[in-house]
This record gives sequence, C-alpha cells and structure tokens, in this order.
Amino acid sequence: MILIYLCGTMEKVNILVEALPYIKKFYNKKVMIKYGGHAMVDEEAMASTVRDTVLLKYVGMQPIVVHGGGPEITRSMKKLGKEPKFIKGLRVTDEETMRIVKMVLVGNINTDIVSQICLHDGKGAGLSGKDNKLIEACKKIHKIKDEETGEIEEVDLGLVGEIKKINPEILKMYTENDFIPVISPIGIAENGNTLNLNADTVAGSIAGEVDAEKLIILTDVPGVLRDPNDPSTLIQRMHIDEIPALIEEGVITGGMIPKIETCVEAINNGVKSAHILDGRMKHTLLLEIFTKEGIGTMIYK
Ligand SMILES: Nc1ncnc2c1ncn2[C@@H]1O[C@H](COP(=O)(O)OP(=O)(O)O)[C@@H](O)[C@H]1O
Ligand SMILES: CC(=O)N[C@@H](CCC(=O)OP(=O)(O)O)C(=O)O
Repeated sequence: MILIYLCGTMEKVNILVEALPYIKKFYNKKVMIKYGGHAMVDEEAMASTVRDTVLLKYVGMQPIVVHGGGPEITRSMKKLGKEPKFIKGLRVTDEETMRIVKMVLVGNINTDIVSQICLHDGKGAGLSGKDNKLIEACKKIHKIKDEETGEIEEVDLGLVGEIKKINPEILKMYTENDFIPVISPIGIAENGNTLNLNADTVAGSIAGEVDAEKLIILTDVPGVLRDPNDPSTLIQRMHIDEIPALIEEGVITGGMIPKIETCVEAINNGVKSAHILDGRMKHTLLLEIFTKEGIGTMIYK
C-alpha cells in the first residue's frame, strides 16, 4: 500500500523535475496566448486554460492574453436580427455591428476572462486596443482579385482596421507589476473611432512588439492538418518556407490562413516559435510548454 503511494508520489515529483528546464528557459519571458472564440465555446476547457495561464505566471513567466469571440459576436448579431457577413475571414462591420463587437468583446468576454483569472488569485487586468492607444489602426483597404477578369478590386469592409502601430508602454507597466494583461482586439483610429480587428493579427503584432518568446494560438482543431477532416494528419512541425505551397494547394484555408500568416509575421519579427493548439483540450498550454514533445503544430524558421 505504502509502496503504491510512494510510486505515485515519485511520479508526480518526476513530472515537476522534468518541467524544470522549461521553467528555467521561460523564466521572466513573455508568452503571448491567443484564446480563440471557437476554443472558448467549451466553458470547462476555457476555465482550465485560464487556470493554466495563472500557473504560468506563478512559475515565473509573463503571459499576455489576447482573446477573440467571433462566434459570440455572430450569435449576438443574429439575436438582434443582423446577418453576419465575412470577406476573407474578416467581418464586414457597420456602426451597429461595431457596437455589438464592443459589447461582446470588451463588455462580456474580456471581463469574464479577467474575473476567472482573479478567481485563481492571478492579477488579471482588462485592456482594449484603445487603452493608452495600445493599438493604433486605420481603416483597412481590402483588395481582392476578381476570379473571372483577374482585375483587382477594392472592397469596403466598413469599420475594420489594419494595425499601424503598437504602443506597448501600458503592457510593460502591467507585466512588470505581475499583472496578466487581457486584451480585446479593437483598435483606435486617428480620429478616436473604434475599429474591429482580427484577434489573431493583434496577438501576432503585439507578440512581435514585446519580443515574446512564444506565440500560442488556441483554436478548435488539433493544429494544422493535411486533411482538415482527419486529426491523424496533424503537421507537428512546419518550416515557414513550406507554408505558401500548403496555401496554394488548398491544404490551409479559411480561418487557418490569418493564423498562419500571423505566426509567420511574428517569427519574422523575432518571436522564437509560434504554435497552433487545440484550446478545447484540457492543459494543452502546459503540454506545449513543459514537455519535450510539445503538442499541436509548431511553426519555425
Ligand atoms: N489545414 C487546416 N488544418 C486545420 N484547420 C483548418 C485547416 N484549414 C482550414 N482550417 C479551419 O480553420 C478553423 C480555425 O479557424 P477559426 O474558425 O477562425 O478559429 P478561431 O475562432 O479559434 O479563431 C478550423 O476550425 C478549420 O475549420
Ligand atoms: C475584423 C474581424 O473579423 N474581427 C473579429 C474579432 C473577433 C475575432 O477575431 O475572434 P476569433 O478569434 O474568435 O475569430 C470579428 O468580428 O469576429
């Protein structure tokens, strides 16, 4: 009986000892974590992700969270009788939609994440791109190619923004004082207007600006799959040079494209590695950071 107890205890101790090199490697380093809207649909998984984020903080890392909320914005729009429209993964945003986006992202999701962090005795602090002009943006001019004529045309996405500048001072103030910043993906235009931004893009831009060690994007698939319907086709490691062909061949499509583009941009801006993981799976963050094998897809240069 005692022997069984001791074996179990030794196993736990071994797990901790094996984590030591990673705790050392990431000590005091910034880790950018993007909570995807689809990954947050499962409340239990979400609660576990938040707890693991607080754990990262307590073992000495500096996690920064950017959250999405696309599915919840869509639900709220539909409740109010508005039909959502997307062009290349970006939500066409009129003024009423922008009010809904702010209400859902800043009013609901951000405050929910912050209160869950505080529940686990983390110092959660909610921010949007408007706080101290954290994310300066301008209206996005979206160009698409007409399949038939091959001509390039400009499409008006309304109040959708393109990131111009990240002002990280406010983040520095928070991370240096042991807070976990939680950022809603909206930007501030020159005239003070609010612009709707893709959350993946925001996570990548901020990760590059603050020299994050890692960018982790949590979504609703195990990673990048060769066949999106077959989880056993997971691509565990992907060199950035392989990506254009995978997009060209139609292996990477839809919502995965901005994620991959974000990872490439972040790596080119100095982030050491970028990962796409299944946020619906419990402890996915810990498995990625504290094990040799990692989990999901790692994109590297
Ligand atoms: N090669 C691929 N591997 C995995 N998922 C892919 C791939 N190509 C496209 N996808 C799609 O990308 C989706 C993730 O993007 P998205 O729906 O925008 O998630 P989120 O809300 O988490 O940001 C997946 O659910 C999947 O349908
Ligand atoms: C411009 C644009 O499309 N903005 C996104 C912002 C939220 C988001 O990106 O959420 P996910 O990460 O869950 O997709 C939107 O309105 O849905």
